[in-house]
Amino acid sequence: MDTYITQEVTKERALLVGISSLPQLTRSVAEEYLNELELLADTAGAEVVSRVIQERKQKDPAWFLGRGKVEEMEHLIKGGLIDIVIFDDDLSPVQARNLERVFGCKVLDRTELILQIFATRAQSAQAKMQVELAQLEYLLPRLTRLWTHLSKQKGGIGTKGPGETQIETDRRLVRKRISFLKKKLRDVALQHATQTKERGEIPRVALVGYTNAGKSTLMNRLCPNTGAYAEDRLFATLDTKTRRLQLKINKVVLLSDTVGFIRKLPHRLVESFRSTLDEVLQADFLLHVIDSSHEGFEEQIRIVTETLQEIGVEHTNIINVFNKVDAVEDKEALRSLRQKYPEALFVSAKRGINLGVLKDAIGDYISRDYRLRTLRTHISNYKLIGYLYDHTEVIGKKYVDEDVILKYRAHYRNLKQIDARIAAVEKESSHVA
Ligand SMILES: Nc1nc2c(ncn2[C@@H]2O[C@H](COP(=O)(O)OP(=O)(O)OP(=O)(O)O)[C@@H](O)[C@H]2O)c(=O)[nH]1
Ligand SMILES: [Mg+2]
Repeated sequence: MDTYITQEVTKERALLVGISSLPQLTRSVAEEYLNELELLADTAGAEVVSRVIQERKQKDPAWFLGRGKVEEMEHLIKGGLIDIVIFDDDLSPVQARNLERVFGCKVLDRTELILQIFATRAQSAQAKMQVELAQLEYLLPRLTRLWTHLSKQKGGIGTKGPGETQIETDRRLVRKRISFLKKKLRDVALQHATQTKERGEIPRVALVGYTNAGKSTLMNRLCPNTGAYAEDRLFATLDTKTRRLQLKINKVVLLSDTVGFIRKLPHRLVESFRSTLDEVLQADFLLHVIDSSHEGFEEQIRIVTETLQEIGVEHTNIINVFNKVDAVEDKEALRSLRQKYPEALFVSAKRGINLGVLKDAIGDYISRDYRLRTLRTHISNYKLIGYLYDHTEVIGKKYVDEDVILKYRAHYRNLKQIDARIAAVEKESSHVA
């Protein structure tokens, strides 16, 4: 009985808030989004006790919701039932500050919640730095809001008043830390690039997909002894794990498990996880793992595709793997799915269904003479870009911020040499920078 009570007390009670806006964002879609937000809240350790969905065409610049709704919620919160309010959409710094003041409790938006989950789940030094960077960049424009809390607590003790000067100092410190982390992460990425290049000719395959699709389970099945962490939670995996996968005698690939994607994955987070996701860019091809038992799987496919585009990966070298077929009850739906995606594979990682077929498909892919690769580099890295144009067949080019992403084709026999040259040029240019 006692333990029961303790648990009740320690879990924060959360109220979830979403908006529906016709015609596209129907109430049932908004409900589905809140289901996912509830999973996120649960992963973060909160207990969802209530939900609010308001129909609204426009977001109020000061309150996000309508003033009447805010007052209604205020009563609910002040009734003592709610410790934290979580919005499915991003709040502006002003909206968050206003709502916190009225509600008198913590107010988070989806981005903050995801950042918090990442922060508690990060294991490696690299993942920790990546999350901290994303958090600080999120925090920077919101420092005033944080400061309101601090000044209340401190009650004006000390010589420096809680005015603009203190905020300026904080901003400077945060900026300094941001550039420190960026530099550190660049160093790690470089080291990592050199290491992966040394793996030479072995083809690389990366598992990508929506969070909870079953990537780690598949990895564990294909490469026993991996010990990849699989769980019915969102973002179980944050660090890339790479293992050798023996297909047949003389046929080996390196298989990597990666962080899952989600709807509205904060852009900053994608950016700062770039070095982890490098594994995805470096891969010869990708296995896109899809949870075919999830009702929103089509949207999940779209979101993964968009996120991949954001980090610079194109479609052509992707094999769709529909997982969890054991959990699909509607066999007719499964049949039409096979028709719609004739190239895709249908497996169950958990029950070990069709994994032989999957391995054969990987084998077929790597037997092709040419490999598709992607490389991301700074636009000023002329030497590297020129090298790729001279020695490989560049078939795609895209600009993202100050980087260029080149997609190229090369004979597999030349890959070792190309990789070594890329590593050497990258090393040279980083010394200059
Ligand atoms: N029924 C069924 N469940 C599966 C299958 N594959 C994985 N699962 C379950 O789905 C849940 C998520 O699996 P994970 O392997 O952690 O998923 P993930 O894609 O690595 O998730 P993240 O690391 O969070 O991105 C776990 O509870 C698995 O047991 C499958 O083929 N069938
Ligand atoms: Mg995982």
